[in-house]
Amino acid sequence: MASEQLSVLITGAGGQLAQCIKHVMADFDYAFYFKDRKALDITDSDSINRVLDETNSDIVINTAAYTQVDLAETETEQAFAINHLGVANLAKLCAEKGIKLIHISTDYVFDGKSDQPYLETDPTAPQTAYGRSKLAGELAIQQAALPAFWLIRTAWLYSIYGKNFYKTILNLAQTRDELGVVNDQTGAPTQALDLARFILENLSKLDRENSGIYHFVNSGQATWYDFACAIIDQNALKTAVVPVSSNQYPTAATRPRYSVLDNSKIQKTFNYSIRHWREALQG
Ligand SMILES: NC(=O)C1=CN([C@@H]2O[C@H](COP(=O)(O)OP(=O)(O)OC[C@H]3O[C@@H](n4cnc5c(N)ncnc54)[C@H](OP(=O)(O)O)[C@@H]3O)[C@@H](O)[C@H]2O)C=CC1
Ligand SMILES: Cc1cn([C@H]2C[C@H](O)[C@@H](COP(=O)(O)OP(=O)(O)O[C@H]3O[C@@H](C)C(=O)[C@@H](O)[C@H]3O)O2)c(=O)[nH]c1=O
Repeated sequence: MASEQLSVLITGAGGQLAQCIKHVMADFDYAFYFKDRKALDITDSDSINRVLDETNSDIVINTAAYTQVDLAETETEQAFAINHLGVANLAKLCAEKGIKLIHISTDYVFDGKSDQPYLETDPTAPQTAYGRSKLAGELAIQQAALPAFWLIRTAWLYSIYGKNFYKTILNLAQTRDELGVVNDQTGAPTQALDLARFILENLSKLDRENSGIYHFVNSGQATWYDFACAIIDQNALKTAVVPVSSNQYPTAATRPRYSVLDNSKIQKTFNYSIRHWREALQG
C-alpha cells in the first residue's frame, strides 16, 4: 500500500527562502501548500488555525519574518510582533495540533565578538533589534511543547529571488563604476537554494530525537567585500569594488564584526555535506 503523502505548509511564501523551496520542490514527493502573508498572517492566530486545519499540515516550514535589519531599529515593535509574537503564535498552535515545525533564525543573534565559528551552544547576545526579535522567536520555539522542531540558524542568504546582497550588488553595478563595500564584517554567504534543498531532502527525518538548534551555512568565510568581488567576477562586470571600513559605511544597525556559523553539527547529524560558498556561487 502506498504511504500517505506528508502535508507540508510553507509560510511567508512571497519571500526569498520560500521561493527557493518552490524552486526545488518538484524533486520531492510531498503535498506542498505555500501561503503568503495575505493567506496566512502569523500575527493572527485565527488565520494560522484556519490554514493549519485546511491543509491538514504534518510539518510547517516557517520562513515568514521581518527581515529589514536597519528599519527594525525604528520599527522595533513591528519586528517583535512578527519575529517574536507571530512565531510564538505559530509554535503554540503547532504544538496543540501535534504538528512538527521547522523555523529559520539568523547569525545576528550573536554579538560578533568571537574569532572562530559559532557553535549552536555558544551564548547569544544580539546587538540589533532584528537580532533581538529573532532571538525572542527562538526562545518561543524552544518553549512550545512541539512534537519535533528544527531551529535552523543561517546567514547571508542570497539567491535569484527576493531582496538580498547579491542582487543589490548586481543592481548597483549597473550604474556605478565603483562600489565601496565593508571589509571588516566576516560571515558565510549562503545560497538559499542549498538551504531549501537541505530542508526538503531531510524533512522525513524530523523527529523528537533530532529536535534542536542547527547551523546551516555554506562552508568557508568571507567579508562582504570578498563576497561583492566574487559576485562582480562571476558576472564578468567591470565595476571596481573598493574595501571600506564599517565607519565609512554607516548603517542604522551595527552588524556583527564576525558571525561565521559552525556547520559541523548539521553535517554530522544528517550525514550531509555542505559545499563551499565559492562553489555555491557558481550555481
Ligand atoms: N535573508 C537573509 O539573509 C537571512 C534570513 N534569515 C531568516 O530566514 C528566513 C527567511 O528569510 P528570507 O526568505 O530571506 O526573508 P524575506 O524577507 O525574503 O521573506 C520573509 C517573508 O515573510 C513575510 N512576512 C512578514 N510578516 C509576515 C507575517 N506576519 N505573516 C506571514 N508572512 C509574513 C514577508 O512578507 P512581506 O514582504 O509582505 O513583509 C516575506 O514575504 C527568515 O526567518 C529570516 O529571518 C536568516 C539569516 C539570513
Ligand atoms: C549594498 C552595500 C552594503 N554594504 C554593507 C552594509 C552592511 O554592513 C553589509 C550587508 O549589507 P545588507 O544590508 O545588504 O545585508 P543585511 O541586511 O545586513 O543582511 C542580513 O540580513 C538578515 C536578514 C540576516 O539575517 C543576516 O544573516 C544578513 O544576511 O554590507 C556595503 O558596504 N556596501 C554596499 O554597497
